[in-house]
Amino acid sequence: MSDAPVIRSDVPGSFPWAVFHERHPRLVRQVLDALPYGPAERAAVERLLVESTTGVLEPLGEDAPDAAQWREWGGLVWGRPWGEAPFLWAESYFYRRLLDAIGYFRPGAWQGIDPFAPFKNAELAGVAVDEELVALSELDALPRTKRAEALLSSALWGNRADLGFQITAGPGGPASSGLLADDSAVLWSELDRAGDGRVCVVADNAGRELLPDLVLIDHLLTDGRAAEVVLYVKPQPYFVSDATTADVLASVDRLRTAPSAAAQAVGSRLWQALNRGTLVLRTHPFFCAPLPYHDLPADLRAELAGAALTILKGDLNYRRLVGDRLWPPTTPFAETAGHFPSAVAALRTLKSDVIVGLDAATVARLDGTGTTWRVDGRHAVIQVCAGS
Ligand SMILES: O=P(O)(O)OC[C@H]1O[C@](O)(CO)[C@@H](O)[C@@H]1O
Repeated sequence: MSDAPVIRSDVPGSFPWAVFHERHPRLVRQVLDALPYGPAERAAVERLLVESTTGVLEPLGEDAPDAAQWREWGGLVWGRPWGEAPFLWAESYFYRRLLDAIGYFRPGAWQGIDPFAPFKNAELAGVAVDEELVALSELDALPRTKRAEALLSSALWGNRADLGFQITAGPGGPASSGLLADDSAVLWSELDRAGDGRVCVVADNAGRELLPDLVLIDHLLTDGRAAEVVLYVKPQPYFVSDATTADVLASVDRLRTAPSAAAQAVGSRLWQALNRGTLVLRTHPFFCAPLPYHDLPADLRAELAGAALTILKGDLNYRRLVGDRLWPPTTPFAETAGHFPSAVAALRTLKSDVIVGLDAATVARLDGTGTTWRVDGRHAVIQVCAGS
């Protein structure tokens, strides 16, 4: 086990502290403004905000379907201040409790209603999406390698379009300033080496991230880089804009009805791929678990082990892959990701303190800028741990 410190949210002024004390209060206001929840839901959400900033961790009620599971996942944290739990654990539990507060799992009018749907829907309906989809037609003119690079790049930078991040960074976030690690050549050679195997994609955000992910998936299938793609989504609303099955369906529909023939063609091919089973949608409760991928349950581990390559999208998946710790940033990526059951590629823009696999000169340069480069979304990595 590593002795790199586990990140916690109890250091005032730190990024994780700001997530609980600045980002979550804004998020809660937006959720309560977006849907007409009644007094009981509103009061429960306000209580959660107080508990998660100044109180101690209370378990789920016994009537919750996953109460026993969470008790076990919590171990010794119950009754401790939220900030003393690992940041990854506490953030995940915050989203679970938010669903509890708004009645997502309770029989009643709000059961199954995604509290983040108004934000996701608005993003998907936006004109910016139309413009991005129109630009797809330009890709057909590019040579194969350039087209593949462009699709990978838009799936990568699509990760900036995360609604939770935008709550503090503003729409679109700051301008990007580049890749800090680029193993894309290894990614393509892993795919070519595997021939026509199965590629797993663990999705992150819906909307403007999922759309380029789906276009990349279409490319993998149509260009002979994968015989089958399994797209993993969250079983329930999570971290604001994380994609669920409903979000995939909305995105495929957005493509099929887009004002761009190229986008419509992608949408139709994806629909047919779903029909034929060359594109498979799957989920698992572990995708909303507060644990790192080191602790994958046996069934999901076995499923992923059959992949030629697994592509993990986004910041949270990165934290779960390498471990949510303050690693020395020059720690080799393979040292932290080698436990994964298949070859694995992380496509991630940096939105939290965790980072590995950088060279010392890059770290010194970034630290010398005096900016919040680890969390401001301006930088990205494509890191690959190849199969043996
Ligand atoms: O959508 P992504 O890329 O997983 O990012 C979500 C990130 O947002 C945060 O909740 C706050 O930045 C991080 O803790 C988390 O890793």
